[in-house]
Amino acid sequence: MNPVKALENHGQAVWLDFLARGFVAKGDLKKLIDTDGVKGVTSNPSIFEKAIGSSDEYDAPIGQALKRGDRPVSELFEHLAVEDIQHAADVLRPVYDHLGGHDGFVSLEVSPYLAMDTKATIAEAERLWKEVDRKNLMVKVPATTPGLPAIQQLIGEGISINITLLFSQKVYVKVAEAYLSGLEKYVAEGGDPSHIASVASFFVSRIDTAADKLIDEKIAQANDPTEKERLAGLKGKVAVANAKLAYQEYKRLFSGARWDKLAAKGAKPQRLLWASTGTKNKDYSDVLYVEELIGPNTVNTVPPATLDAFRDHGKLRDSLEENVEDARHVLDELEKSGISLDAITAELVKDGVKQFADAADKLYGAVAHKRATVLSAGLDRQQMALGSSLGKAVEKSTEDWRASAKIRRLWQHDKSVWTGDDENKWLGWLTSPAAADIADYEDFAHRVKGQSFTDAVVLGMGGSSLGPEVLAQTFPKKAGFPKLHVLDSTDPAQVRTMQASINLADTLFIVSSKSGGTTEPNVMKDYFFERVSETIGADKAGYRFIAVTDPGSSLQKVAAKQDFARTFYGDPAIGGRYSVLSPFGLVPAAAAGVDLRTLLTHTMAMVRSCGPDVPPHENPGVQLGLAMGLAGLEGRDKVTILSSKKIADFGAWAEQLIAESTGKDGKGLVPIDGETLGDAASYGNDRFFIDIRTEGESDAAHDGKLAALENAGHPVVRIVMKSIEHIGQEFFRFEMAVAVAGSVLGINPFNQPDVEAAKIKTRELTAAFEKTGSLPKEQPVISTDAADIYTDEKNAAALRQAGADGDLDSWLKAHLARSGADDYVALLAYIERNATHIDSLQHMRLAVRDKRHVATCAEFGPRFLHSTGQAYKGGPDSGVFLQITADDARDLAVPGQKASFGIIKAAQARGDFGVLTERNRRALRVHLKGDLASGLKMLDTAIQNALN
Ligand SMILES: O=P(O)(O)OC[C@H]1O[C@](O)(CO)[C@@H](O)[C@@H]1O
Ligand SMILES: O=C[C@H](O)[C@H](O)COP(=O)(O)O
Repeated sequence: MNPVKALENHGQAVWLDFLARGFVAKGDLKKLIDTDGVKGVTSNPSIFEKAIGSSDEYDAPIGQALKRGDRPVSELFEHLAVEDIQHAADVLRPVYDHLGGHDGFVSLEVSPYLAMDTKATIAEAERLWKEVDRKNLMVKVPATTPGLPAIQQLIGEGISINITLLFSQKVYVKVAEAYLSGLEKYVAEGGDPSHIASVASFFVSRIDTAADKLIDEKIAQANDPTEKERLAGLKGKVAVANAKLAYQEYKRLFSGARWDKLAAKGAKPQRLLWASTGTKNKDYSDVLYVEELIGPNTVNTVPPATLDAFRDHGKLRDSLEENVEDARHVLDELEKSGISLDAITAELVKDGVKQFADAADKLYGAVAHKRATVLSAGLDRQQMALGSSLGKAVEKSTEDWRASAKIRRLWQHDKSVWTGDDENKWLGWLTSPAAADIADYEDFAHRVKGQSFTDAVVLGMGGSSLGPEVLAQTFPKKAGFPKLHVLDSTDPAQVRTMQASINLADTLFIVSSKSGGTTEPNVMKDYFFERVSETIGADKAGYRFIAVTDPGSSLQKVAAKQDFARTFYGDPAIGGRYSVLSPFGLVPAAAAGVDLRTLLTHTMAMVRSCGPDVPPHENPGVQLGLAMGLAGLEGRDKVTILSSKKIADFGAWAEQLIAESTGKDGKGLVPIDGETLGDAASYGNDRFFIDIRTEGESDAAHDGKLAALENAGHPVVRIVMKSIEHIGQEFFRFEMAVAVAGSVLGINPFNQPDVEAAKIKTRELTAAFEKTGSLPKEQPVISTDAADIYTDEKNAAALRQAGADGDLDSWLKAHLARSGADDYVALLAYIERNATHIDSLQHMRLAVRDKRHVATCAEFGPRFLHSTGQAYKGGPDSGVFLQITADDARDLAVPGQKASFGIIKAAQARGDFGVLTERNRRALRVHLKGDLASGLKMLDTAIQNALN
């Protein structure tokens, strides 16, 4: 008789420790059932990893599953696994029926990631039990300390459990106890236990592998040949001895009054199952762990190779109860040799959890890769050319992140991923796209459309304005919906320009502020509320306003008082710069008629790609973040963003995210936005380039330069968006990347400690103005007809020493000459942000870049205060700042207060400058007098002179 089949004559069931889709589908499992009498199947994460990761037989099923809808990688895997397990269970069902439910089981393991979490293990086991929905299923739960109560609970719920990762006799007793108490509870509640089955998977070969290693070490240390021989005699014996003694415990535990009571109700004993019975040491018989453990009421689950070997040359005998005393002796001898079996088994549990988690990482990586391939038409592409040193660093960190489960911990809100400060309180952005109430936004959009507004204006700063601005600039105006504008300035001219470009009677104002306490949105609201009141009547003005704010803010109260048409609430667990995929970005988008259902559907694909179940090497957000963070640590801290025409404004949003999140504690990344691409010679070795465009946009000259940069050894990341509707994917990718980069840099990416300092100074200045009617006097270092120059004493002394004297050119020359390798020069202009002024600043900055080979920033105040301002003050001390202020041709009053827009802007510039100099930054302020256009021209000439 076939030796495998003959095992049943000894009361032992053979199960197969293997599963794969084709194997079941092609009838191979059925064959083994018929010819070998196989009575069950076990799976584990390594088995699925081999099946799915190393073959293409799951490609088509993955494709089919995704056709029915994208889903997280873990769900995708589970879908495949559940199908496989159901197929196997169906093939085994006749065995189960034939044996009256005593055998014919198939086992599916809960995620190894949950091995230390009782609650999560219970929840997952319950879910799998329901999903597989087969009587002959066993859910595998590990015999870890947190696993034990889960086992008891699940048995008590009538779920059949296979206890895995069981190595020690002592733990086995606890496992049996959990089973018995679970059954007792089930029976006490009136349940019929006859349908509950359980096996305790006692691992065998891994014990020998671990014990033999320690025995070999002892042999090497021993001098006495008889001692060496005694030790050698223990090799390959410990695992079987341990298993034999466990069986003796089984006999004790499943007999006697307690058990008889349960048995009388129809309960089945929890059989011992010999697991890990494939021989690992080639010196041992390939059927060792089958031949030595044959006995009644047991199971042996064997890998295919062991099954074949036993069929070929296995010898049968009732071995399990043979020489039990010898088994005890082997373990005594081991203990006497100074080797603790308890220590070995404790280590094996830990190691077993890790091995299965490693396998799951590989498995999820493989599934993630296949998912991304199937979805490639809908997922933005990211390609990184990092060069060898940064590339290696990223590879190493990728493995560190995987091994320490950081992406899962990040999603679990574990603040130790960062500095352990309060990062856990700021992670609402992870789930905000999924939580968006699309129907409500659609209803809102419908109402906006119904009111035939011509314009919609967002009044907000930083996170409350930059996301909406990207949307306003990226999406063309939608017929029937208002044109979306954003106002984020206190510059009087800019406020006037906005007023002139809209139709006050038909404009919807979206007042956006998370805190509600930010000066700019409040004064902008006061101004336009008054204008609208004048235009359509004070009683109706409120209906033209909506608020977007966090619950409980002062803006919420004002909105209620002034009868705003609606207030949308933000999530206080999301910081401003992370809020674009929450009401702060989505309300303006809805108002402008952007198809949010499509936008969010596309976004969710990236959210899933960056999910907790996508290991770091397949996770685009983690990859970008590691590259950015590690580049920063290597001194390539100028993240240079090159956005194509169609998404030209994206960099303005990314700037705030990167700068405000990372630039603090003297560390961080400095975003460089809007610099047109130059030749490789224009750049120092402090750059990290990110090129972002939509598919189909190409510019040969730009691409040539980019390739040259890559060839010159600069890291270049290329992101190709599928379409503008995929912008949400980039918002999320960058949010994740910056969170990851923050971890690498060792900072809290969710606070902005240095912005507050400038706000305080500004408040002091405006308070003084409200009291006295003027801002405190200040003394320029020089004054010419065209400009006054200001700085603090320290900067002035240094610049004078470097040759600054009586004219602007000399001050500029001395100041710009202070920028050296790895520095950046930032032009901070408190003037209207319009195309002409953007062009003038661009002209100046590019001249500085090309002459001094430094990175440059061209920013407008007060807008940048809520964006890059944090990094300028709190980030690395590599900035050389040229603040540009000017006389306002015409000021503009703010209703209800003395300080006008012009005064507020002046106070903001001075507050900002004060903090820069307080922090010992290299800063100079040029105040242009008279006509601004001529002033800027003059400054441009002075800068060109200074550079020559
Ligand atoms: O939405 P709020 O509270 O008005 O804040 C606007 C911006 O100001 C900042 O707090 C910086 O001052 C940013 O982080 C934020 O996006
Ligand atoms: O239930 C089965 C176990 O997961 C399996 O037998 C472990 O075997 P291994 O030690 O060969 O990995």
